[in-house]
Amino acid sequence: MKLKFSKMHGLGNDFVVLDGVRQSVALSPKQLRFLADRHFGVGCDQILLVEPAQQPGVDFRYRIFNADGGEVEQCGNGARCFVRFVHEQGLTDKTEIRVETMSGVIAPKLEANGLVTVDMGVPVFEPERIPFVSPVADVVQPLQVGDREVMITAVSMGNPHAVQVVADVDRAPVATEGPQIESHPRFPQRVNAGFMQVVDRHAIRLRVFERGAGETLACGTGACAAVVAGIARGLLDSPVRVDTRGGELDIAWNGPGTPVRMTGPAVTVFASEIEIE
Ligand SMILES: N[C@@H](CCC[C@H](N)C(=O)O)C(=O)O
Repeated sequence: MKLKFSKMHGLGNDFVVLDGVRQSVALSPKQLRFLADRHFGVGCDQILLVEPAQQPGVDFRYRIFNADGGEVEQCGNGARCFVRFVHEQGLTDKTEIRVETMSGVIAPKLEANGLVTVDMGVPVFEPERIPFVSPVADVVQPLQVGDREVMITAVSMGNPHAVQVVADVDRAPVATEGPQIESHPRFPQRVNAGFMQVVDRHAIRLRVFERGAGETLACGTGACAAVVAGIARGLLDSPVRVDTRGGELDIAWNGPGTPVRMTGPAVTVFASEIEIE
C-alpha cells in the first residue's frame, strides 16, 4: 500500500502526518512503528492521523500514535501542526478549528504572525482521572524512583504527566530516571516525565521523557503540565515562557477550572509517499 504523508515538526518534536480524509488509513502497531523508525522508515516521535469528525460541532478527528505504536490521548505540538496541515492540504479554509481527540475537544488557531495558539482544555489533578495511584490529591507528592524519592506533581493535560523541579535541567537524570518514571506502577497507563528548572516566575527550562517515544526535543502537553504544576505549587505566574531543547513556547493559565493556552510554531518539512507492507 502507498501512503501519502507530510513530515512536520513543532520545536523539533517531529511527526508523520497522514490524511485519513482523502485516503483510507488503517495501520497496525507494527506499521506505525515502521513509519516512526528513523533507520528503516520515515522517522518521527509521533504519527498524527487526520480523520473526518465523528460528532457535531467539530471540524476533524485527531488521532495520535507514539513511536512505539500505541494510540494516546493528546499531543500539543502535534495540535499546532494539525491546523497547519489541514489548512495547507486544502481540507479547510478555516484558520480556527475545533478538533476531537481521545480526551476531548481542543481548539487550534493559526495566528496572522504564523504561530499557532491552542486552547488545550482544562488540566486535571484528580488522581483517578490522570490515572495516578494515590490516596490523596496533593499538588506535590513523593514518588519512589529506584533508591531516590522525588517530589512530583501529577497532572493530566488529556494525557498523564509527572513533573518534578530540578536545579539544572542540563544535569537532570532524564535518560536514567525518565524510563523508570514512565513505567512506574503508580501510573497504570504509564506517564510522561517532566524535568523543570525554574528560571524566574515567568520562565522555565524543560526536558520531557515522553511515554512511548523517549526524550523528545520538546513536548507541548509537557510544557502545559509543567507550567500548570509550577503555578499550582506557587513557583510561577502566568504567562510563562518555556525553553525546550527545540525552542520556545508560551503558555498561559488562569488557574483551576480554566483552560491552558499554548502558543508556538508549526513547520512542514516535506511531503512524500511511502510503500507500507
Ligand atoms: N509530544 C507530545 C505528546 C505526545 C504523546 C505523549 N508521548 C503521551 O504518550 O502522552 C506533545 O507535544 O504534547
